[in-house]
Amino acid sequence: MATNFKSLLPVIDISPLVVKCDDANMAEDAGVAEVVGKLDRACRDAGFFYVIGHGISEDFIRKVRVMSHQFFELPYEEKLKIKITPAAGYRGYQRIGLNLTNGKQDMHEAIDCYKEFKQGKHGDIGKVMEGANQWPENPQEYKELMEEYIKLCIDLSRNILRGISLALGGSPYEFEGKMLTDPFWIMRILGYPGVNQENVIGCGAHTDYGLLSLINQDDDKTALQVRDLAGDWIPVIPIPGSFVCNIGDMLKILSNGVYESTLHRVINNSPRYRVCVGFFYETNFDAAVEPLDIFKEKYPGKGTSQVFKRVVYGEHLVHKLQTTFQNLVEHS
Ligand SMILES: N=C(N)NCCCC[C@H](N)C(=O)O
Ligand SMILES: O=C(O)CCC(=O)C(=O)O
Ligand SMILES: [Fe+2]
Repeated sequence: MATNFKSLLPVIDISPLVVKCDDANMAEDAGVAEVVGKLDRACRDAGFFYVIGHGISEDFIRKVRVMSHQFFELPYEEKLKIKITPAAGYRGYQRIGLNLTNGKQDMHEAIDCYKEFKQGKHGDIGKVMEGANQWPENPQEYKELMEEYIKLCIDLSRNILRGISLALGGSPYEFEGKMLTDPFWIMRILGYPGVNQENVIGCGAHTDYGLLSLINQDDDKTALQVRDLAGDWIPVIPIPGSFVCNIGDMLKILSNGVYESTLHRVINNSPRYRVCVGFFYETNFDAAVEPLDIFKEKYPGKGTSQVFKRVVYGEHLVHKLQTTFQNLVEHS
């Protein structure tokens, strides 16, 4: 469980890691070593941190949110043209309240996207996720922009994970070449209406499912909250140009529980509409995830207090989807 990290989450300038990301000897660089130390602290204490110096331009990150605002401003009927359905592999637009977290309706609307894959590729488990991402005609160029964004997020996630692999005491590549030969990804384009009441839950308390999440949030309202050990909810105040980065369930397991997938939730108490684009970097869909031997040896203590069953990532995801979209399944 996350320790008490109090008020502000760590801010990590990862530029040395970005510069050296393709150098197998990156760990020998003093700048990289410093970043790795900070990643280790942040992943143990909070499971959440801000990333700056990541190399993606602030203008581009902002444009992704601006265009997403434009989509959500369209009339409801227009948005419904790309409606989410089980037949579309749970891809597309979902109205406010469709998404359930802990059995309760969330006050957000969203476009959900997943990495596309060929029919049959992931057998019976993957069947329900087969389908093509649905993009609106408006705003024009949105699809193109977001596909470019996905590419940049994939590269950035891989590079941060190299740093995290070092931070856990391994080589930069403990995850690559095994469960990351064909990494899955998720993108959620989220819109939270402005409210005039206090404490309307935009997204209920949850952990993320995969390895690493990159959150691109509006920088003029604070809504994301992270739970600390004491049970207090810590607001994640936006830092323009940064990503908020957090650990998912699969990385918690792989690290033998050394790193935490921390509970978080969203409450938009602002009267203004909030947009957030979440990118989730995951293992291979079929990966059977369990603590890596190297980390079990390095951190045996953790393993005895927490025993991790092997989890197939795709099964974990599909199970989450089916509880999240219970209404969709029942009414289809
Ligand atoms: N892909 C990710 N991480 N999505 C997180 C969504 C969390 C809310 C969802 N209704 C749930 O209950 O899990
Ligand atoms: O809106 C946010 O800031 C975070 C959303 C989130 O936690 C998620 O989609 O998993
Ligand atoms: Fe989340």
